[in-house]
Amino acid sequence: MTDTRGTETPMSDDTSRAARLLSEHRASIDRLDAILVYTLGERFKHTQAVGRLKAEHELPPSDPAREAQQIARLEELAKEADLDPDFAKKFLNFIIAEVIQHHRKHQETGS
Ligand SMILES: O=C(O)C(=O)C[C@]1(C(=O)O)C=C[C@@H](O)C=C1
Repeated sequence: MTDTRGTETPMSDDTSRAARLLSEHRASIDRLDAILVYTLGERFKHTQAVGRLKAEHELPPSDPAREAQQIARLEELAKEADLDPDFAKKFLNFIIAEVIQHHRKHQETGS
């Protein structure tokens, strides 16, 4: 293992156990990050289709009533999943804001 100055130091059993645990957690984090990215990619495919539909039918880019339902549902899911509901709300709002920008572009370009 390397210390804070990057010097190689011999590992105690405790340190090598910690290093193994750290690398196992990081492997899980990498797998979960990949799931998040692929899941977001799938979500954006659907929202791009929704954006085209909305542009074709001259529907408004945002639907605040639908968003309120989504936020309420996600807050409940977050509680069940031991995730901070405020964080879940901020995360969904962040994604939806991006989707609304995409919808606006569909309407500007008419496609
Ligand atoms: O469901 C819609 O109408 C969408 O445009 C999708 C979506 C979303 O990303 O979930 C985005 C904008 C709306 O305000 C509500 C929801």
